[in-house]
Amino acid sequence: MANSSVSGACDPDGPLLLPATQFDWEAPVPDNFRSIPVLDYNLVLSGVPEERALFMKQLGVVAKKIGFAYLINAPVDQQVVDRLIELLPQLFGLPKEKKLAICATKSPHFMGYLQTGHEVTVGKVDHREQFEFGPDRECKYQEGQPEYLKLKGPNQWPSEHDLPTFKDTVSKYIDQVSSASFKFIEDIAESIGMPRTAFDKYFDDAAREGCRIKILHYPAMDNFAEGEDDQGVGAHKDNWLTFLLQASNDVSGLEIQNNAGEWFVAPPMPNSFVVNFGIGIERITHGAVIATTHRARNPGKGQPNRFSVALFQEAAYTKSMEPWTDEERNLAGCAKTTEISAGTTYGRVSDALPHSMPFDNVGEATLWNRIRSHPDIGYNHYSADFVKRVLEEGPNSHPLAAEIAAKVGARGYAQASRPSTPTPNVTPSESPAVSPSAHTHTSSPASIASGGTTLHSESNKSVGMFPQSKISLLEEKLALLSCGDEPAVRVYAVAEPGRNAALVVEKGEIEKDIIAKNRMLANKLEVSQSAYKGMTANSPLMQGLDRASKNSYDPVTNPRGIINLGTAENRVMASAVADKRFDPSMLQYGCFYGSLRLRTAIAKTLNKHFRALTPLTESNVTVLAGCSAAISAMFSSLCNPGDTVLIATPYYGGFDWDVCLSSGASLIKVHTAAPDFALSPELFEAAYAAASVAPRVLLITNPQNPQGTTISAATLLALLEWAAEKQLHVVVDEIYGLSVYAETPCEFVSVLALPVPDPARTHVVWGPSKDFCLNGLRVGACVSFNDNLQSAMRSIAILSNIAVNTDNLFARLLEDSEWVARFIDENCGVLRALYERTTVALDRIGVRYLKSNSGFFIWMDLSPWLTAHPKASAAESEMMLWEEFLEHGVYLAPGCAFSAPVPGYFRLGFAVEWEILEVALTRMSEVLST
Ligand SMILES: O=C(O)CCC(=O)C(=O)O
Ligand SMILES: [Fe+2]
Repeated sequence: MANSSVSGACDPDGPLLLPATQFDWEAPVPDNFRSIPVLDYNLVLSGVPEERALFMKQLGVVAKKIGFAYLINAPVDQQVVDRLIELLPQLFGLPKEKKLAICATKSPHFMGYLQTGHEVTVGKVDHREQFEFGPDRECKYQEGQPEYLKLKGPNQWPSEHDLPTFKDTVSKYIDQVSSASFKFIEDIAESIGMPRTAFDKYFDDAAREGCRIKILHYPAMDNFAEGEDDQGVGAHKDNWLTFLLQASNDVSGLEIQNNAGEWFVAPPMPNSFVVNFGIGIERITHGAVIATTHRARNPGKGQPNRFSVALFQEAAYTKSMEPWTDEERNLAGCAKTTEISAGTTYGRVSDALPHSMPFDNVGEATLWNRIRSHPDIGYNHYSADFVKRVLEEGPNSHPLAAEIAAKVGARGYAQASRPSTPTPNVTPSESPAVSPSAHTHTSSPASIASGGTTLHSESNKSVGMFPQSKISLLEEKLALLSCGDEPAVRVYAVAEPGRNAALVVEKGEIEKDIIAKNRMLANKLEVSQSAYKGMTANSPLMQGLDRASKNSYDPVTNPRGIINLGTAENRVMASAVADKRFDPSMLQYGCFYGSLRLRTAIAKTLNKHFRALTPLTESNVTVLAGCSAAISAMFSSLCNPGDTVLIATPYYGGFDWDVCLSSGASLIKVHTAAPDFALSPELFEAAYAAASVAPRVLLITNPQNPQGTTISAATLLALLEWAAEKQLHVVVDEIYGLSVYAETPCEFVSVLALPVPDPARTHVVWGPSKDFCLNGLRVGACVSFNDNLQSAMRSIAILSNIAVNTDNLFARLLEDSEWVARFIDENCGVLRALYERTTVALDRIGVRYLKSNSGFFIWMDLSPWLTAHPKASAAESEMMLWEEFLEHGVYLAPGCAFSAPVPGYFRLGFAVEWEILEVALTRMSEVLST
C-alpha cells in the first residue's frame, strides 16, 4: 500500500521542469505542464495600464489552462505572514491536552483543532493535524433556521498566555489575505473577459466578513507505522478559491496534477501564495476557469515537518451556485470553453462539492461536505437527520463513521469501505465522545450587524464608509459600544450597493453615550479612561507610517513601494548628521532630566539661534525622551484631569496623545478659516467664552504644523497679552524653529526672543527630531523660566528619561557649534530649493496650497478633487482620496489627522531626495488627473 498515491508521479524523462519565473506566456500551455507560473501583483498595484493588462492576460492563461499559480506581491503585510510562520511550530508544539482543549469536535462551526486521523480524502486518512480559524463572529443561527447557518461562529483560540500574539496575528492574517482574495476574485473575472463584478452575486455580507483558514501540519514520516503511506491530503479539488501559504521553505509537499494526468511538485516559493480555483468557480464559469486536482504528501523520513496555511474563500451560503447565464456570458463575449460533466474533468478525481448541485444553496452543500469529512462533529452539533442523509449518500472512511451511522440509523452503511490505511489510534479521551445530549441547539443572540432596508430610514445617519472586508472589525467595535444591558448606541454595518459598507448610527445622544460606554469599557479593562482612549485611537498618521514603512519605496529594490511624504521627518539631510558618532562608554544611569552638559548645550544653542531675550541656563531646561514625552510631562504638570487646553485647528494630531493621555486634560479645538488659517486673540476669546470648563493652557505651534508657516511676532505678542490677561499658561511648540527657509530673515521669531508679558506662564518645547533629522534619537526639551514647573517636570522625568548615550551623543553634536550653524544653514538652503521645486510641480498640476516658509510641509487644498465621489461625504471622500494616493504609492497626511477645519486638505512633507519627490509628485498628479 505504501506510496500508492504516487502512481502517475513525475516521469523523470518527461518535459523539463521549467523554473516558474521563466514561464513562457506566449507558447500554448501543453497538457503535460510541469510547473506553475508566477503572477506578480505589482503589475496591478503599479497603476500602469499596460502592466495591468499584462497581468490580466497572464491570469487568463492560468485560469483557463492551469488552475494554479504562485502569486507574489499580493497586498498583504509580509510581517504578519512572517509572524504567523514563526508561530506555527509553537502552535503545533503545544501540549496535546491544550490542543484538545480547543478541539473542533466541540465546535458546531468546525473551528479549532483536529488531530491526525480526523480527516479523510478519497477514502484514506490524511496524515495531517490542523487548526481551523475564521473571522471571530457570533453565530447567527436560531432554532428553526437552516442548519448551515450554524457553520459560521466564534473561534476556539489557544490562550494568549500559551501563545502570545497568536490570536492577533491570525486575525490580521485572515483579514488581509481575505481582502486580497476578494480583489483577486474580481481580477479573475476581468482576466476571462467578464465584468469585474461578475462574481459579486455569489457573495453576501457574511461571506465578505472574511474567510476561513486551515493551519496544517504535515509530520515527517519518521514515526509512521510500517506500511503507512504518505498521504498528507489525498487528491482533491478545492471548492471555490484558495490562497495557500507554503510555510516551510525547505520542504515540499504540494503536488499538482496536469491535464495529462501526471503529478508534479510545486515547491515552496518564499513570499508567495499558491492560488488555485475550485470547482464552484469552474461550475459557474462553465469551465472558463478550471479547478485543478492537487494533493499533499508528508515529508519523508529525516526531513523537517511541513507547515502550510490554506485560506479558503467561500461563496455565500445563502446563494445557489447557478452558473452564469448565457446572457451574462454573451454580454462579455466569454466563450463557453468546456462543458463540465459531473465529478470529473480531464479524468481527474474530485472529492469536493459535486458539480451537479443537488442542494438548494452553498450553505447546505458546504455543511454536507463538512459532515462527510467530520461525521463526529455533525453528530455532536447537527440534526441526526442531516447526518443520516450524508452517511447514506455513500461510503465514508472516517474512523467513527460506522459508529455514528449506527446511532443515526443510516441504512446500508455496513457496506461502507474502511480506511485503506491502518486506523489511527484514536482513544476515547482524545476524541471527545459523540454525545447525544450535544444535539440540543443553543441559539445565539442575533448579531448587531443586521442588514436590511430599515437601516436607511430617516432616523439613521451614515457616519462612515468602510471596505466591506472591514465589516467584521466594525462589528467588533460596535459590539463594544453596544455592550451593557441596553444598547445605548445602535450601530449597524450594512453593505452599500457599491463596494463599501456604511456604518449607520441611530440618532440619539451619541456623544454622551459613547463617553459613558468608554468609561464602562475602560473600567472593564481596568485601565484609565485616558489610556483607553489612547488604546482605541487610530490615527491616519500612524496607519500611514505603518503602511509606508512596511512597503517602503526604493528606486532599485522596491520601485513600486510607497513614498512617504506624510511623516514629519527630514530625511534629505540625514546623512549629513550620520557621521556624528556615539560614545559607547555611557552605560550607567545619568541625570533623569538630561545631563548638565546636555541642558547647557541646549540652552546655549537656543540662546544663539532663537536669539533669547533673557539668556537661558541649564536650570531652564528639562530634557526627556522626545518631544511627546516632554509635552506630556509639561501638561501633566500644568493640568488636572478635566482641565481644558485651547488649540487652533489644524494642529499636529499627536497632541491628542501628548497633551491629553497622561494629564487627563482635553483639547478645545478652535477652528481657523481657510485659506490662511490665521490666528487671533478674538478667535480664542470666542472659544474661551464658550468653554464650559475655563481653559488653563493655550497651546501654539510655531512654525506651524501642518501649515509650514510662521506666526508673526505681532500676532504672537497679541496672543500672549490676551493669555496673560486670562492667566493662561502658553506653551509654544517650536520644534521646527531651526528649519526656517523663509526668504527674509526673522520671519520666524521664537517666543524666547520676545518681551513676554507673563514669563512664568510662558513655556517652550523644542527638540532635534525635525531640525536635525533626528526623529529616532528621542530628545525633547521643556524650556521654561518657571522653577516650580521645572521641578514638577523633573520629578516625573524618570518615566520617560533620555538614554545616557543619546544624551551624550546629542550634547556633543550641539557643542560643535560651528557645525550646528553650518548645518542649519545648509538644511534651510536644501529645504528652500525643495520647496521651490515642489511648488513649481504643484502649480503645474493646478494644486492650490498655502505659501510656506518653514518646517518642510506644504498644506495643499485638494478639495476640488473630492467631488469625484459624489455619494460620499467630503470627509469620506478625503479618506478615499488618501487611500487612492496610497494605492498609487504615495503617502500624504490627510487633513483629518490634523482636525482640519475644512475637508480636502493634505500635508505633503517635501524633505526627501528630489529624485524620489519627483516620482511621488508624478504619482500624485496621476491620481489627480484621473
Ligand atoms: O498543504 C498543502 O500544500 C495543500 C493543502 C490543500 O490542498 C487543502 O487543504 O485543500
Ligand atoms: Fe486543496
